[in-house]
Amino acid sequence: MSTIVIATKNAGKALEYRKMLAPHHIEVKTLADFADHFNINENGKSFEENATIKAQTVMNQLHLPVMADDSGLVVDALDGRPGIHSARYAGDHDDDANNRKLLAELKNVPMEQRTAHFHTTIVAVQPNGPKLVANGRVDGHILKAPQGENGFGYDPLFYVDEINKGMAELTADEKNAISHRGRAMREFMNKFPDWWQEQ
Ligand SMILES: O=c1nc[nH]c2c1ncn2[C@H]1C[C@H](O)[C@@H](COP(=O)(O)OP(=O)(O)OP(=O)(O)O)O1
Ligand SMILES: [Mg+2]
Repeated sequence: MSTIVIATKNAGKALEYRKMLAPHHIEVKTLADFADHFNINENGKSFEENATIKAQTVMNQLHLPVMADDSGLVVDALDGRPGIHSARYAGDHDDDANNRKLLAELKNVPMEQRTAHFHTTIVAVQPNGPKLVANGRVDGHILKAPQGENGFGYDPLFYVDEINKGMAELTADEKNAISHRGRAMREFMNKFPDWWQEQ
């Protein structure tokens, strides 16, 4: 069985990846499974640069195949913000503060102008092989008040256009079926067998 390390400190993401990778017989480890301290400096200018920084930093330390995910919320009325800065938009990984700031910034913006999408770039690297890149997005609108209890991050404020439901109203399987991360993951899995052979 292949083992891959997911370079994430986000428990919500880790859970979604574990669920998606389980049927593929790939063992998943995350940073929490190692005693090491990982000093990851997410100072890239794009989702791909940041995902590469995360994956590369951890691979250099562990010498194992590593995948990482950089993701965020891109809001059209805010010229694409918070984008790659989504985790530190208001507070540092403070989901409630981030969601409050989003509502405040969109206070007078009518529903038809509240279009947005979630984006994920997955990057996987291995000690002696090429880099694998996969992307996914899901389109929607920013709600005027939180809706639903599931998921994490900005999910309570995101309305998924194609299924007419709030992201936080979905079960884990329903979210993975339509989400930015689920879509990136399916592209990743299509490329995975060839990439794994090349190590
Ligand atoms: O499905 C999602 N549903 C809701 N919100 C989401 C989602 N996916 C990303 N997000 C938000 C959370 C965080 O504010 C930012 C990701 O930032 P990002 O740096 O990629 O992740 P992170 O710092 O939480 O964990 P890590 O870098 O260790 O993987 O976008
Ligand atoms: Mg991060």
